Amino acid sequence: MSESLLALGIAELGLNLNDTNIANLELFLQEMGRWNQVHNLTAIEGEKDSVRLHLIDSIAVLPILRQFLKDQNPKIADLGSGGGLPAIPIAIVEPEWRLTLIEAVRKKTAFLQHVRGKLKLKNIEILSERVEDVAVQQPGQFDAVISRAFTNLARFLDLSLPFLKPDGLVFAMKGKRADEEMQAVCMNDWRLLADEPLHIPNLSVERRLLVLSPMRKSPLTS
Ligand SMILES: C[S@@+](CC[C@H](N)C(=O)[O-])C[C@H]1O[C@@H](n2cnc3c(N)ncnc32)[C@H](O)[C@@H]1O
Repeated sequence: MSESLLALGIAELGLNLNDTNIANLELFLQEMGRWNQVHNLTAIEGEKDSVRLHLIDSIAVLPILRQFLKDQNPKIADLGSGGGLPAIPIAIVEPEWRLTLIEAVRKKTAFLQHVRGKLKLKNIEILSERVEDVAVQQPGQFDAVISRAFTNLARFLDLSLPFLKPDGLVFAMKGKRADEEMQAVCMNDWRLLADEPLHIPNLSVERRLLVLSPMRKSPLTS
């Protein structure tokens, strides 16, 4: 069931995944399901919904990330990773990319460490800390910052800025409230490079990926 759904979603997204990618995505889902029963990692129950909403949602951003990230091995921070979305699926499909997962809740980072070991993911770093604290420790080191269901757009942009290299980008995974949230962003400070609709196979919920770059440099790197 899960395999065919996953294959269906992937085929429609036009991503070229190999057998190892698919096996690891399946394994990640399985582990998430197992831990969810005990620790309530995510709010969404049921295999069908988790395939669609969590995993496919997370890899649907890949074609746009590939288009905008020029570095062969970009360093990307995922703020408020929770159970590893979108960072783990991205790290599985793009083993040359370096993902830093920042999550304050320890039971969630314990799960992420478990997944890292189980899937032998060498390209992820897991920080069990608050985003605000990591920003001070690692300023200006990331090609991109991404998040899913983390916070509102204006706050996400404020929190992302210190992480970015001078030409760094922010990728905000948003739903239908994106327009409302955009109103609260000072567009003197940010340039909207793209606002891409994401088609999630078999799911009618609106999803969008906003790509933004800062007009000013981070106060921590200037
Ligand atoms: C709604 S969950 C989303 C998780 C995941 N990105 C997803 O899409 O399933 C938001 C996560 O952000 C974490 N979080 C919120 N504020 C944070 C902060 N200041 N620093 C680190 N993590 C934070 C929470 O603990 C929670 O796991």
